[in-house]
Amino acid sequence: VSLAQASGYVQLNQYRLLEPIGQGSYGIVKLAYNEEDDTHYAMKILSKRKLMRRAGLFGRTPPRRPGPGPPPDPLQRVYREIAVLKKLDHANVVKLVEVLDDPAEDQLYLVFQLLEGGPVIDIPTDNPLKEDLARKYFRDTLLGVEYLHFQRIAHRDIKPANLLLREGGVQVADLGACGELAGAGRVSGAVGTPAFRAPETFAGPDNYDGQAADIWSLGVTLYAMVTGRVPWVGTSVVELQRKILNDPLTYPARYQPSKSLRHLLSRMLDKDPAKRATMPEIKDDEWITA
Ligand SMILES: COc1ccc(C(=O)/C=C\Nc2cc(OC)c(C(=O)O)cc2Cl)cc1
Repeated sequence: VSLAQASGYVQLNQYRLLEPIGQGSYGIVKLAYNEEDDTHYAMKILSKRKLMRRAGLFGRTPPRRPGPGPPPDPLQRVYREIAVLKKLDHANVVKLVEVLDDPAEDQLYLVFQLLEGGPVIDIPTDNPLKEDLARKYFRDTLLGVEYLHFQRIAHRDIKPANLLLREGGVQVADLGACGELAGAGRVSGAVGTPAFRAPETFAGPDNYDGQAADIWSLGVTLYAMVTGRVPWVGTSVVELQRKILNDPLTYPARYQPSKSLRHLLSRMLDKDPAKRATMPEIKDDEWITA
């Protein structure tokens, strides 16, 4: 890795790092130009030290809770994410191209195929998607998530920011929070973005059905696509949690979805995971097949 060149850009092997295009709790994603194939990529940059700090002081991992669940050490989780990503191959799941991991460096670089269209929608917005476009994007998303579930993986952080557009199609990104669906599809741990998390992930028992929780997040994501906002908001995670657990689903007067879409959303956002719509039911739904 050569340090910043005279003109101030960073060159990483054959990749020239350009402007940032994504930012999150995970770190930063920069546009990268590969001189060898004259192609742009998305370079996700992670700091091992920062990941270890999130594991507690200097990599002291938090005491392991009993039961199935991801290794607590976020650094191990990144390596697990990489191992998972390498075995995945689906039109609606992001493609990991290569990993640049110099043991002597703090930075870890994940090179992805560039999804030039960016996120399907940036919320909150007063300019949400029309139902026909939301249907197209949501169908792609369902295929990607169904593929992950078939591979015994729960995504656990489904939200619009992780649904990226490439040539008009959607690819599901960010398996940083994913969990292997151990026996009976159970996963544990409070991961994901609060506004998109299912009630049962807050209320315990500690392990819950990872697929049902993904269906809930898909419901919140579809709601966000057509209304431009999330169903429940809070000034604190505790208040948000309480609303998700107790408050009924309501719609902004201005963006009242169609009757068939409201029916689908109520089935995906059923607070009882046992009653919630399953992937096969959603794929057969009237609004989805319209
Ligand atoms: C035109 O505007 C834009 C074009 C592309 C982007 C973009 O790509 C953003 C994030 N990208 C990613 C994030 C990921 O995790 C958080 C992962 C992963 O870990 O799977 C992979 C990718 Cl690619 C943004 C704006």
